[in-house]
Parts: sequence; structure tokens; C-alpha cells
Amino acid sequence: MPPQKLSGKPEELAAFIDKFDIFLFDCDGVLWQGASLLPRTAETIAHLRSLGKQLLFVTNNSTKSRTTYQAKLQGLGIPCGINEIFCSAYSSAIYISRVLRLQRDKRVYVIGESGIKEELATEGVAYISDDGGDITPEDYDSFGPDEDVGVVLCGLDHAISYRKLARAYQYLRNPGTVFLATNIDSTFPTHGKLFPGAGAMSAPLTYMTGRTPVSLGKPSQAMMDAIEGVLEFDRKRACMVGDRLDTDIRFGIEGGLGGTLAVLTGVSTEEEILEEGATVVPDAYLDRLCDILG
Ligand SMILES: O=C(O)[C@H](O)[C@H](O)COP(=O)(O)O
Repeated sequence: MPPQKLSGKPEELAAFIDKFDIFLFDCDGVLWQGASLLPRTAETIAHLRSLGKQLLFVTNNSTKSRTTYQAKLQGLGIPCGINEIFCSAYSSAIYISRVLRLQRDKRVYVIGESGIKEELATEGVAYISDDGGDITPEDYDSFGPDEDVGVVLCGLDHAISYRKLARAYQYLRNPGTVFLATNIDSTFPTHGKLFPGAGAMSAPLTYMTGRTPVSLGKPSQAMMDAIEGVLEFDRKRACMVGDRLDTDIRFGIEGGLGGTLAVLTGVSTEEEILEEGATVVPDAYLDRLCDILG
């Protein structure tokens, strides 16, 4: 069935919203673009809360920790609890400490930003990273496989460099080193345009090593399982709201959620949503999130 466009159709929209007790919100491209909140977002979130809906903010953006997201949301006028936030930096840290159970004497080599480092520290996982300066003759001599590095974890890094990648490549030459990515989004929506996403950071390593990272962000169900590990909810009464078909909407569909709702303020376009033969199709879509307010 083609997805229903719900903008400007208050009755259909109310009936759709009524089907769910919990809404999982993607962040970049749904709530905000970069530092700018999209129009009337805080009001829309408050409206859903006033209807008694449970909310969860689920973002692939690993540059911030849950604590920093909580401060960002609150600063933008969206009060929320820390347990309402789930980011790919957190799901990666949980995966490394609780699923992989990385030995205490092993370290994680991080390509990424403070969000990953903070979440690893909270889980008690030791990590190293590189400052990313120019590679030097000494680096060519000293870089090499390191038995102490058990995991290479790659996320969005606005200061990605040859040196960071060269070091990761040496660690990954050891087949025992686990290769993880916080998420593998090809692009990242900000300032009304698309820029390279986290997947563009790990892709050169895949090209170099022939190895594909395990991704801990949407649409990976490892993220859904991690969410369920901390929050009990009925999947059939849950709706995933997102701007991206291949991550958010696919995450909801493959997770067996009761519904998926796309918005057109981020990556995926109306043409892609309505494309004949599309493999990932939301149940419904809106021009923008605040259309929920009518
Ligand atoms: O490349 C990335 O990391 C992502 O494009 C970005 O951070 C997505 O965040 P989300 O839309 O899940 O909030």
C-alpha cells in the first residue's frame, strides 16, 4: 500500500497518532538540523506528551553523549530524562562492555568525537584515540598492529585524517581486532544540505581491509535490542519517526514496530518515499513534524 500523506488531514492524523503509546524520534533532520530546531518542534513534542504519549529520542549521531543530548534538548525547550535518550555512542559502549565483554586489559581505538569517549568511559571501557595531526616519518615506523587494541570503533568525526585512518588500518590488520561502527549513514543533514556521514569515515577502512564493520546504529537491530534492554515497551504500540528511509524507517520496519512515520525535513525526499518498487516504505509521512499540530 502506498504511504499515506497526513499533512493537512487532521482526522486521519489523529487516528494514526492514536494507534501508538510510544514514539521513537530520530533527531537530525526531524527535530533539528545542526544547532537549529526545526519550526514548532518543542510545541509538537509537548503536545504529544500532553496526549500521554511516551517518547524516546533515538539518534545515530555519535558526536554527543546522552548527557550532552539531554542538555541540548533542554536548551532547545524540550525537557526530557536521560533514559529517554538513546544514541549510537551509547549503544556502541553497551555492546562493547556487555555483549563483547571486552577484556579489561584491552583498549578501544576510537575514530570519533567526545560522545563516544564519554559513553565508553561511563561503561568503564578503556580507549585511545589520535589527535589527527600530519603523519610523520616516525609514525610510519611506529604504527603497527597492537595486541592491546581489541576493537576499532568508528563514528562521525569532523576532524577525520589520513593519520587517524592509517593507525586504524594497522590495528585492523590483526584479524582478532573487532571492527565496529557507531552507524553507517552515508550522509548527514545540516544547514539545509547534506554532508559526509559516519559511514563515510569507516568506508575507507572497509576499502583498505576488505572488512565490513558491525554497525550499532539504526537500522541495526542491535540498537533496538539495546533499547529494549533498558526500556520495556510493546513494539506493536510503538511508532518510529524519521527522515531517512534506509536507517530510521527500515529500523522501525525490521524491528516489527506497529508503525513508521517519515518527515520530509531531512535526507529522504517525497519522490523516494513514493517511488514505485521502493523496498523501504513508511506507513505515513508528513511535510514536517509540526504538521502534527495541525
Ligand atoms: O552520519 C551520521 O552520523 C548521521 O547522519 C547522523 O548523525 C544521523 O543522526 P540521526 O538522524 O539518527 O539523528
